Amino acid sequence: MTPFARDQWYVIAYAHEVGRELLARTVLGEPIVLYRTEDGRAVALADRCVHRRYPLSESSLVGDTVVCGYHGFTYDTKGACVSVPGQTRIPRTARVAAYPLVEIDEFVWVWIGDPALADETAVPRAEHLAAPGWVTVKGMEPIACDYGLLVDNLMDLSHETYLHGGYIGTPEVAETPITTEVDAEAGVVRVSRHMEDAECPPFYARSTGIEGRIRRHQDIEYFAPCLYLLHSRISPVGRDEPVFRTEITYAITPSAPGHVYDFWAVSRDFATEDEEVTDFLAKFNHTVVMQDVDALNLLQRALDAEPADYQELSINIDAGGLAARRMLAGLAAR
Ligand SMILES: NC(=O)c1ccc[n+]([C@@H]2O[C@H](COP(=O)([O-])OP(=O)(O)OC[C@H]3O[C@@H](n4cnc5c(N)ncnc54)[C@H](O)[C@@H]3O)[C@@H](O)[C@H]2O)c1
Ligand SMILES: O=C(O)c1ccc(O)c(O)c1
Ligand code: FES
Ligand SMILES: [Fe+2]
Repeated sequence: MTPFARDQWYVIAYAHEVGRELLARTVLGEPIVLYRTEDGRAVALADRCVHRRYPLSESSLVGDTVVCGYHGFTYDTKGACVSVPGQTRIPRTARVAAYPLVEIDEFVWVWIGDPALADETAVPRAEHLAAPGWVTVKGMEPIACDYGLLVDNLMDLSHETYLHGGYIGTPEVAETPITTEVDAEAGVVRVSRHMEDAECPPFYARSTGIEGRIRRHQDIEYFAPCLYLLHSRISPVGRDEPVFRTEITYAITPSAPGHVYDFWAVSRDFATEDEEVTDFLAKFNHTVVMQDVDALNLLQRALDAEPADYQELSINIDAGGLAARRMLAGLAAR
């Protein structure tokens, strides 16, 4: 199993998912309940009542407090218990953890680890998700696999040719070598694949309107452990203009051992008023994501049926994934 890296920021939800209904998510094995205060601030508390461990997400939101659905212990936004039934004295230890939280770029990030170490300026950015001039389609799929399998999947896009043929894959993706760069200090792995003359897959033909072959550059930046950006640049072969810029964002959030949240988004700064393109990308990318979800669910079941000491065989295409695994192992060991 890929080890969990604590003392890190993780995406727990999209901003639009957090409102006046209690939302339950589990991150690195920690059950968390999310809600928004009456004045709009997002709050993340441990999702287990201190009394008998009832899930607070099955409780009521009253004003800015959560009233446990079992016996009524009441918690404020800092997780402190402000009322218990049948007595006025509130035990000193009656509190649940409140998670450091940052809401930025339409993502809600929580800090998993020692709250004293949470540095809000260390949250990696995905500005295109909320920047003017960009339009985004997005979603989230839970997958029943080790989160390392999703990291591998995204760091090695050669699988597009085989798993996503007729969608985003073409022969050139698997054929073209990659370059890999590791910035250990910043905690970033970069993988680039620059195709100078490639078939245009339906994902780009139908969104950009290009009819012939394309220059297609894939520049990946993985901000370990959670944020993955694919800067995709497309132009017709033989012309340097226009360059169609698509930013493909994934947040890879380990939920529990063998479970991961796959947050996905596709942002573009062209044809932004064209709702047909927006609908097309939303549906088409969902299909692409489900191809990965099905493959990773299947892969995990295959791995579960094997002895743990299987020696994998790696080749050049795996350089990015292997670098990412080393970085995750380093973060987890710290
Ligand atoms: N590691 C790399 O090789 C690499 C290369 C480019 C960008 N990046 C990263 O991507 C991010 C986005 O950068 P930006 O928005 O400033 O860059 P941008 O939108 O100006 O794109 C620059 C890149 O787009 C590609 N490109 C340029 N003309 C093209 C064309 N006609 N057809 C297809 N592709 C073309 C090239 O790879 C170029 O390096 C940055 O964070 C940067 O660090 C990394
Ligand atoms: O390689 C790409 O262009 C591409 C497009 C859409 C995706 O969802 C993706 O994972 C990759
Ligand atoms: S379990 Fe929550 S009040 Fe008893
Ligand atoms: Fe994929």
